[in-house]
Amino acid sequence: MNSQQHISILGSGNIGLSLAKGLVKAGICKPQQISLTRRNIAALSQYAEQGYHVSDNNLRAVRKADIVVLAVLPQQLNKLLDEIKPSLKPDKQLLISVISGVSCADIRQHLDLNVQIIRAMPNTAIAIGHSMTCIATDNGTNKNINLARSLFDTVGVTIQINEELMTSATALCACGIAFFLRSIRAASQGGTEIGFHAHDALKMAAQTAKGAADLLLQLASHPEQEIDKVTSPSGCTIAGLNEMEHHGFSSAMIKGIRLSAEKAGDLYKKD
Ligand SMILES: NC(=O)C1=CN([C@@H]2O[C@H](COP(=O)(O)OP(=O)(O)OC[C@H]3O[C@@H](n4cnc5c(N)ncnc54)[C@H](O)[C@@H]3O)[C@@H](O)[C@H]2O)C=CC1
Ligand SMILES: O=C(O)[C@@H]1CCC=N1
Repeated sequence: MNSQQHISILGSGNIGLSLAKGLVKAGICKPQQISLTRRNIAALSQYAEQGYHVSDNNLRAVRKADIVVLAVLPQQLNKLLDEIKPSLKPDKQLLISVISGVSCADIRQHLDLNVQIIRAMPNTAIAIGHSMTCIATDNGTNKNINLARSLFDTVGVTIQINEELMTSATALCACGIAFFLRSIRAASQGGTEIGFHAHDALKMAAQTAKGAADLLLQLASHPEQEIDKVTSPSGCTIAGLNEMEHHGFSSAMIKGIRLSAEKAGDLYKKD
């Protein structure tokens, strides 16, 4: 993104704001190059103070944008598309949708315009530059794919996938943040039960989870390889791990991810 370009994030809630913060934190653009829209702009007053353009006027935000990010809920999308259609410039703008369960074709069909669309599925760790973002498109040019990639690369790790896999990516990576956070919370509750103050237990559980993830990412090893290094024969790790498995630990995670993926595919009710 160059210093003349403008990005408008329509629907500045959890993920829209995380994206804005991440882009500014990464130095890819200044707050002045980002417009944030939302229905209740009082909730964005601190962003206005930091130099972001804050407004409830989607049409105006779209008019000045080179990149338009759609970040409303799936059920809010059609109304938004109807509203912004008169301001869209299909030849000049790139649309990036982070909306779960809505295909590029769904958006073009509703707009009845041949806009270039990239779908992106980041997660909330984008706010601190650690997102796992999947991107997909059915008509984006290489230039636009590279542009989207370059935006999301600055705020985490990006991979391009086939569009059919976007709902699966939603479950594994976007919902996944909640799944891993709940695991860490549960570990900290266990830690408190065995003697640690709650805040110490949470810090210890979170750092342990980070270490486990980094073992896989930095050593490119397999979880079972690393687990084998922890489980001493007749030891306490295997005793705890097997007890968790008897209670369906892996099965619960797998079934939860499957259900989330199914649900992600059903989020957009076409009218
Ligand atoms: N929260 C997450 O971790 C992730 C969410 N997503 C997707 O991102 C989208 C947004 O999710 P969240 O940020 O969690 O929801 P959210 O409810 O926090 O944010 C949506 C925002 O859009 C605003 N909005 C609704 N209609 C509007 C309109 N016509 N004009 C301007 N603003 C409008 C709402 O006021 C709200 O602030 C969803 O489609 C979700 O599937 C994707 C990846 C991760
Ligand atoms: O729960 C949801 O529907 C959204 C999509 C991915 C994360 N949050």
